Amino acid sequence: MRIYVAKDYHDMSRKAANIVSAQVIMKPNCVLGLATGSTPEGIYAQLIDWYNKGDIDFSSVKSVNLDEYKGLPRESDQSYYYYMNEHFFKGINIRPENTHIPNGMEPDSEKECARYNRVIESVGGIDLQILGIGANGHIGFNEPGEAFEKETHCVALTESTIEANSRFFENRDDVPRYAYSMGIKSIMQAKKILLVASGAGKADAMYAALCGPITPAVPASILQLHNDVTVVADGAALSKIQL
Ligand SMILES: N[C@@H]1[C@@H](O)[C@H](O)[C@@H](COP(=O)(O)O)O[C@@H]1O
Repeated sequence: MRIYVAKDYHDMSRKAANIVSAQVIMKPNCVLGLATGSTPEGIYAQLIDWYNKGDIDFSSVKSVNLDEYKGLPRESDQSYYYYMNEHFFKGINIRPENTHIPNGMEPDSEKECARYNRVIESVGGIDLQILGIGANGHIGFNEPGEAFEKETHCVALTESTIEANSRFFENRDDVPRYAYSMGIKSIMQAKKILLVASGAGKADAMYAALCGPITPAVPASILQLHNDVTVVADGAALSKIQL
């Protein structure tokens, strides 16, 4: 595991965007595993900037997203479908048919999870997976639990995640209670993983994930078993870790 300490959020975003950019340059038809949340917004903004300068081409790139709220229509400004278009896809030349996100409006969880598993398989696996981390150690929407969920599954969001994500919604009651999430096995099968984190609010989660026991109680701790993880985080997020 390589850990890069960034000066601040902007520096973290640039360093992480450089890693994504290198992946796309070295393998123009790569599969990117994409994440949402506020942390990767700066990475996407930087990549759009480099795309506009002609430095990077996404025309052959494919993407699979980690997760989506269940029950939110695509047009909702809180759906991850909306987020990805707003923060990334509309600013670059990725082909819409090459982008994949779980369908939050499919009420039949079994059907949607099976479909998304087939999508992940059909793109041929993930070359580089971008991950944020929840304050409770979740990755994607793999919430702390008693076992690692292997494949795409429907998750009952924990109270702490509902609380953390309520900042994006008008009312706490508007936060969906369920989500579809890529499973731990699919994430762990990515060839490379790029974990990004910023701010003191992530310090405990980062310590538990990178230095604590490997346990489904801290889903991100499984990353200790992956052989190609790069962490880019600011000093505040890494403050509990002795480097
Ligand atoms: N499902 C997402 C995660 O993929 C994300 O990593 C996490 C942290 O979000 P943020 O970067 O906004 O702190 O929250 C959400 O619940």
